Amino acid sequence: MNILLLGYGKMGKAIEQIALERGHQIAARIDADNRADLETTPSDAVDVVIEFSSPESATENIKYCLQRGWPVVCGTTGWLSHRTEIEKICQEKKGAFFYASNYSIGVNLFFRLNKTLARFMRNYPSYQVSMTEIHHTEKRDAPSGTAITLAEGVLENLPGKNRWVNREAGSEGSLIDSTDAVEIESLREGTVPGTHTVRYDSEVDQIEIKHIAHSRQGFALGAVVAAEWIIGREGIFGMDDLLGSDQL
Ligand SMILES: NC(=O)C1=CN([C@@H]2O[C@H](COP(=O)(O)OP(=O)(O)OC[C@H]3O[C@@H](n4cnc5c(N)ncnc54)[C@H](OP(=O)(O)O)[C@@H]3O)[C@@H](O)[C@H]2O)C=CC1
Ligand SMILES: O=C(O)C1=N[C@H](C(=O)O)C[C@H](O)C1
Repeated sequence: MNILLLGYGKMGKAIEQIALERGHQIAARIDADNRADLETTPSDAVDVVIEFSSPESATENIKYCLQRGWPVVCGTTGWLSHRTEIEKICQEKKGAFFYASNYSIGVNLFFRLNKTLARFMRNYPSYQVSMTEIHHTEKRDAPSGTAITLAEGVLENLPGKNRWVNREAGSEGSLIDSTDAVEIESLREGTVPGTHTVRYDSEVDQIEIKHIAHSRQGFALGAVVAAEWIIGREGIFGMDDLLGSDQL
């Protein structure tokens, strides 16, 4: 298939490598400095767009591609306040849109484990849930999209938790002023690809689950597989559609 890479940074390059290994072609590599080339890219030269750009640019990029009739696989985080708008355009255009805050199989297993653990902890109110995400220092958004998905998994499954709050690196103490919040601590360190921890603390002990990405390979492979999968489909999709709930 012919893939248009929209955003050609760390992820765009990792995706290119895996796409080529799997026998695909790159129709165009679009970055901030050649964004105008999108306009001159022929519609039929592109089978699918893989969008990993920035929180500020993703919404306009996705809109543009859906208007052109291109299926879009998006991994950019930090733009989801515009999600309803994007879904409306996708429906109007009878297009195809795939979003995941994290494309790695391991993290999607971890999402499932997180929900199960939250359900299990319903009966143990002496434990206070919190999360930490660690990423490289170039990351622009906080908390990470993955941490938000994890927090949503807890909110859906642990009665009494109604919202999440973020504590960015450098801020002191806890932000939690009531027990209805899940605190997410965001740390930025070196070149860390992505580490997520969910913990339940009591007076006497701690239960912790952790996912550590060793590289960007898992994210990139998942995005290419999603791009292969979305071709010929119409609608709005996520990792559960791709993996099938039984396979997780
Ligand atoms: N869902 C998932 O599994 C994963 C999601 N991500 C997310 O993907 C996004 C990208 O991550 P990453 O590759 O590490 O970031 P990088 O900063 O390395 O790359 C982003 C690229 O997008 C380019 N860009 C900026 N504005 C535009 C625009 N208007 N049109 C096209 N390209 C543009 C940047 O260009 P320039 O440098 O010139 O500004 C840059 O090359 C982030 O939101 C990150 O959180 C990351 C890993 C996994
Ligand atoms: O910016 C990153 O690097 C990553 N972003 C995603 C997120 O915000 O969750 C996924 C992964 O953790 C890497």
